Formats: sequence, C-alpha cells, structure tokens
Amino acid sequence: MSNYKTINPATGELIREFGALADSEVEGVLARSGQAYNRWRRESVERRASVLARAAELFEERTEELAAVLTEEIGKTLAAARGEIKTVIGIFRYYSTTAVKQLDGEELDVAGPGRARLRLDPIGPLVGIMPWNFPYYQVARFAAPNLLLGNVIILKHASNCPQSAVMFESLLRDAGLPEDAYINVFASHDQVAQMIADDRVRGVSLTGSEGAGARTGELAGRHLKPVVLELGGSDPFIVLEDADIEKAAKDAVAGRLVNNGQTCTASKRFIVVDDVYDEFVEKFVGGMSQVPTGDPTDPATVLGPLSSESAVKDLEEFVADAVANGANVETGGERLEGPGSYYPATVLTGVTETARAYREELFGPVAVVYRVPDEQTAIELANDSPFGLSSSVYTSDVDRAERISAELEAGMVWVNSVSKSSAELPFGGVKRSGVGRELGEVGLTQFANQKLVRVFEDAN
Ligand SMILES: O=CCCC(=O)O
Repeated sequence: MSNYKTINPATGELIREFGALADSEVEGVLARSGQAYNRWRRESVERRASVLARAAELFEERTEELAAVLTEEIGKTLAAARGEIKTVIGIFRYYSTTAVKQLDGEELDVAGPGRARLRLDPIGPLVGIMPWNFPYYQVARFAAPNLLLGNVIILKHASNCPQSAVMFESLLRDAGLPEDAYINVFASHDQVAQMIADDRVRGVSLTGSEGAGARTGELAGRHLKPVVLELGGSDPFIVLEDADIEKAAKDAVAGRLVNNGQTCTASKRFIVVDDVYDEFVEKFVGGMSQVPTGDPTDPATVLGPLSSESAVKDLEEFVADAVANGANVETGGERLEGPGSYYPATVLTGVTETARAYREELFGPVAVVYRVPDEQTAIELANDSPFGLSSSVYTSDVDRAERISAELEAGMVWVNSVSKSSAELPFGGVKRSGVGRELGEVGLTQFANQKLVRVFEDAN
C-alpha cells in the first residue's frame, strides 16, 4: 500500500487505500504516453474538441457522484463541491468551443513579400502535479487546453484525493479520450522527478506549495522543460473609505472561507483604512462568528472541516505565534472539540511584522485585519508580501480602483468582488505565487509550440 488514501476529514475514518506505482512501471508509463502522443496529436481538432465537449456533459451528468467523493475525501461542503464541478464544466465547454478558433493560429504582418502565420502546435507528453484543494478543477484547467492542443498528460495527484484522481481519469476515458492520452499515476516524488528528467516529457505544470514549486521548477530548469507553477497566495482585500462596507464585510466572510478557507486565491489580508476600520471589523467579525460550521454534507453548513489533522495543527501554530507576537483574536482561535479536523472561522487583529502570519500563507479560515491611515499605505502593505496572486479593492470610485490596480503586485485584481475563477479569465500570479498563466486564451499557449510558418508563394 502507498500513502495514497482517502481519510474522511469530518470523521478521521480511513475509507480506502490505493497501491503505489512500482519503480519498474515508470518506463512503461513514459513509453505509453509517448506512443499516445503520436496518435493524439494527429487526431483532427474536431475530434479532440468533441472529447472535451463529451467530458463536460459527463461532469454534468455525474455531478452528484463526483461531488460526494470531494466531500468524503477533503471535507469540501457539498454545495462547494457542486460549484467546483460547475467550473470544470465551464472549462471543458470553453476549450471545446470558444478556444478552438485559436488553434488556427494568427496571420502576422510581414515586411516584404509572402505571408507568415504563427501556428499553435503541441509539444508532447506533459507531467501534471496537482493539489487536493480543488481535485477536479485544478486538473481541468491544465488538462482541457492541453488535450485540445494535442498534448498528452501524465498526472500525479495529491495523496489525499486518490478517488477523485481515478474518477477524473475514467471520466475522460468514458468521454472518448484514447487510452494513455491521460495517465493517472500514484507516483512518489522520486518517480515524478525521473519522469520530468526523461526526454519524452516536454513540460511540467504544478499547482501546490511554494516549496514544491521551487523544487519542480529547479528540476524542470535543469532539463530545459517549460513550466507553469501556480503556488501560494496571501491575497490582500483593500477596503477604502468610499466602499459599501456592508457588502465588503459580507464578501470578506465569503472570500476568506471559500473552500473551507483552503484556497490560494482566498482573501487573507484585510487592509482597511482608518475611517471605516471599526465599522468593517464589527461587521466582519459578526459575520465570521456566525458562520454555520460542521458536517460538510449538511446543506446548511458553510464551513466544513479542514482537509487533514496536519492542516489544523498548522493553523494552531500560526495563531499561537501571532498571539505571542502581539495579535488579538477577535473570534475563533481554537480548534473545535470532537472528532474531525475542524477549525473555526477566526479573525486576528494587531498582527505584527514579526509574526509568521504577516508573511506566510494561512491555508484555512483565519483572517488577518490591518488598520491603515490611507490608500497609499494600503497599497504598500498589500505589496509587502512575498506573494502576488489575486487581490480585491473595494471602493465606489471605479477610476480610483483602476489606478490602484496598476500599483498592485498581483496577477489578478478584482474590484468590488472577491476572486472568482472562470474558464475565459487568465489565472496566475507574480513573485512567489508562480510562473505562467492558466485558463483563457493564454492557457492554450503555455505548452504550445508557437511555430512560425513563413510562406513565399513564388518558388523562384
Ligand atoms: O486554490 C487555488 C485555485 C482557486 C481559484 O481558482 O481561485
């Protein structure tokens, strides 16, 4: 047996274990993937798009079954699980329809006679390393554009969502994807490193922690392979004096608690100007302290368990460290008694620069609120982070927000809204939040051979 297992975080019960890939099987995976690439890339675009379209239909038909597995494996509320699957359907639909025209390539303006075109061709088998927090969506945003392009995939999923990993693979097969064009592997880190080093693998995409991203990026660099790295975030949520505070506080609760707080793009640092600080904090703390918490299968639940016991321990350490460094706990702050990995919605104020919570990512339902004198200080504090993924700005002056968005060191800025991913919108960060972009048109180019074809009609 391997460390690939489902442990229900709502109860602590071990549900199912899966066998690991043997070292002797790695070569077979690489060979099969290489052969599948040679066939898949020669299929017509229509055929590749039709497989994606069918995958979207199957995600729709199987929503309840697929959602139940997410809830069992990682404690996602059923409502959130259905929401994740809806996003996945959108991604498969987008890449099977709107994005297809991009494959025609772009006619370029040329100096001199003849013409030139930039084609988008596939590059080969890709390794994907994906996390447990959105087991279908994170895979979909990598797999859908690349399968459309003609690339094939070897996918190593997180060890705590093996059932979701298997279901994703078999759904693609049922949608008509040829065998081996997508291979799920319950592989070790060493085996994945061996795959990345192999000449047949042409690129690597990882969504995960900063540490995993740095190791994977280093390995890919050593072997000159392109990478997409989607890493952590400590997203700022700026509230200015002209914002609708009622809405901002409501959005702040939703933005911090999305996916039980375990989302790279969740709002994490709430930066509020002095004039409206007290009003915002009162409303925000009120909202966080009343969040229905508990059984993720109960439709009334908003905050379910964290994905694992170690996730709870991490948060306990962050909060203890913040308090030791001078922070106040406005609500929450102690794990919930009883079985399951439950941590309450928590708000910290007075977090100092010496606390880990000031710089590191809090991957759970803990919010940090800062008081700042003005807009400029808010921007400086927002940028005083190693991360630069998403961000939010709340103000009734949209021109002001556009100006602030130019100042923010973030890959995404949402005005009067929290971050909400969608198939057509490019996703990604700067600084230690990662490299590259996914989704939208740009998502199709990350592992494409953007090939120049220069044509002179006159052969003489
Ligand atoms: O956890 C990261 C992905 C969530 C999102 O797409 O906003």
